Amino acid sequence: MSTLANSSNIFWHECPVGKTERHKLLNQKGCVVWITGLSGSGKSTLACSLSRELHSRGKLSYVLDGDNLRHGLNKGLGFSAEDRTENIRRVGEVAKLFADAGLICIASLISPYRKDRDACRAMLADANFIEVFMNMSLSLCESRDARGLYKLARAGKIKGFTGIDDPYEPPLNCEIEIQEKDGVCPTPSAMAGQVVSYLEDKGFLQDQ
Ligand SMILES: Nc1ncnc2c1ncn2[C@@H]1O[C@H](COP(=O)(O)OS(=O)(=O)O)[C@@H](OP(=O)(O)O)[C@H]1O
Ligand SMILES: Nc1ncnc2c1ncn2[C@@H]1O[C@H](COP(=O)(O)OP(=O)(O)O)[C@@H](O)[C@H]1O
Repeated sequence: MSTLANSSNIFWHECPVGKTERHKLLNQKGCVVWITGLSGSGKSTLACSLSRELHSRGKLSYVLDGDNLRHGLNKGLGFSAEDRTENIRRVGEVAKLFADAGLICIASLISPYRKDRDACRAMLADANFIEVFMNMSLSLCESRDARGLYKLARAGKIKGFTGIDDPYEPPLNCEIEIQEKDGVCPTPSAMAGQVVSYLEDKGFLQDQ
């Protein structure tokens, strides 16, 4: 057995079935829809609503949800800056594979650091990474507090909670921004509609 470290003596194998052929088969173009925002901003809600809408249009998508992946692929990672970076990196790599397979991959993670999201963007052709910013106020997210985590964070029982005592860096140049209007959030189906319109305009849902 070789004792060579990591990446020595490994070679890339090209498969004869290419991405273009997969796109033709599926009648869509693979991409990554990366949803970022505070806990409670509606990332999972948008991811599910978008996946449902795409399904009803005969388009194949798959949701990679931060919370869910922490039960398996990312089990054991915590919420330090280093662990979050590794969490995002792994999901970025998996999302890239799904997009290459031809799926519309919907990744839904807080992903609080700009550099980590940009690193995922850099894994793909730029146009195939669609960053969606859930631009909801902390007060709205905290008022939702679906799992009671904000309450625990405010009480100091969870340390390093994003938005409370850990940073969130909003995107500077995202493709899509979902916003409250006069303190009211768009409905899940309106949020999904905004993303579907973008995908349609950019040709991801067209027959290939
Ligand atoms: N310290 C701390 N900060 C933020 N969030 C926390 C924390 N501890 C647990 N949780 C729960 O973990 C969910 C976020 O996981 P992610 O993988 O999306 O986080 S990250 O992208 O690595 O920052 C997040 O889920 P969502 O509410 O769906 O965002 C929380 O339920
Ligand atoms: N557009 C929306 N309109 C009304 N309620 C919403 C909307 N988006 C999310 N919610 C509610 O807010 C809570 C948090 O949403 P969730 O999707 O779990 O957020 P995140 O994944 O960002 O933590 C849930 O109870 C959800 O039903």
